[in-house]
Amino acid sequence: GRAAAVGLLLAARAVAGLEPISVGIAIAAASALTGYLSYTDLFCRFAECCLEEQRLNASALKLELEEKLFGQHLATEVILKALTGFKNNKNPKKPLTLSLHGWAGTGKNFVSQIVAENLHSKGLKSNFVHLFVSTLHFPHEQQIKLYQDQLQAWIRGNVSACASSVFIFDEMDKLHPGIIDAIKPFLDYYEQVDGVSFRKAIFIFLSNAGGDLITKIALDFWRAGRKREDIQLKDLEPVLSVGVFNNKHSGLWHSGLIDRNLIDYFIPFLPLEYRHVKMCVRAEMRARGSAIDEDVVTRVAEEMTFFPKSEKIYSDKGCKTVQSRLDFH
Ligand SMILES: Nc1ncnc2c1ncn2[C@@H]1O[C@H](COP(=O)(O)OP(=O)(O)OP(=O)(O)O)[C@@H](O)[C@H]1O
Repeated sequence: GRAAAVGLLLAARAVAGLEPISVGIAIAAASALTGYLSYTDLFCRFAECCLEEQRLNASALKLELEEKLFGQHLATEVILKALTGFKNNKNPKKPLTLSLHGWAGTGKNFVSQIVAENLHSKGLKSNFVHLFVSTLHFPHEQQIKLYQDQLQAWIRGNVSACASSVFIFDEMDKLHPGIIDAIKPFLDYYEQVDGVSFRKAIFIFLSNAGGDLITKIALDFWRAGRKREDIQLKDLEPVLSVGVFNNKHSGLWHSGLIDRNLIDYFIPFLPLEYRHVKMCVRAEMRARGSAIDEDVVTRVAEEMTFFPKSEKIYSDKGCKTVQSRLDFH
């Protein structure tokens, strides 16, 4: 009892001081003393561990997406399929690469966060999840060479420390093709690159590329009186392939990622309607612990701007400004 408590205290102090050796000793001591927790169990309770063989809880992910992600039946379906397939495969031939496309504020970052949390419980705060934002991390065109070297070293270092590392690239359409070139070798079907295998890593690319085309198709459905939920992947694929995949101005095309088949799944995000914005407002109220006031919900949703001019169906910014708007009500 007491000795174990001292051991635990020591372990906690060592972890706080970030001294790996004393953490190890203290935890080994604590686990020997307590006798019922394994070293790994205890260690991983204090320090984050990369659990490579950890299975994905597919039903939990499904539930979370269905509950929290509004109006994105296609994204939900494809993400579930991609992740369960990949995580169930003991021997993937290449890392998983997902490319998320859609209008602003439709949930691309939001989904990436959910996916990250389901793979490493600390989500974006995990040491094994890395988020890059083009304009933030790679702002200067003159520095591309430096960024390339740093990024490659960073990816290599992190994947050798944790094979199931997750890398998210936001604003992919603003990413210099040179940077995409730098990550390309990691996405390919190599057994190893410089002694490191990248086959268990996951790369997620976010972009607005194709958002206008996805919106057009959704609008065509709406105008034809068809249900949004009836839109299928095959309705979007041909249009996206012309607009994004064969668009010579798009960074994705320039980099040859597409014609080399390095992207496993293209995931479309549909523009959000008035009713989805309302759902976002309610979700935000719930998250803040306040009671749902339908008058406020309506007022916040009505403050948003909708397009196209004639029908005003889709929110310009998706659910993006909902949180800050709610502060004013
Ligand atoms: N489909 C959705 N379901 C539930 N919440 C959403 C959805 N879309 C957006 N939100 C809410 O709005 C916020 C902003 O969305 P998010 O950052 O995911 O947009 P995005 O698609 O990445 O936009 P951008 O292309 O501008 O980066 C999210 O944090 C989330 O709270």
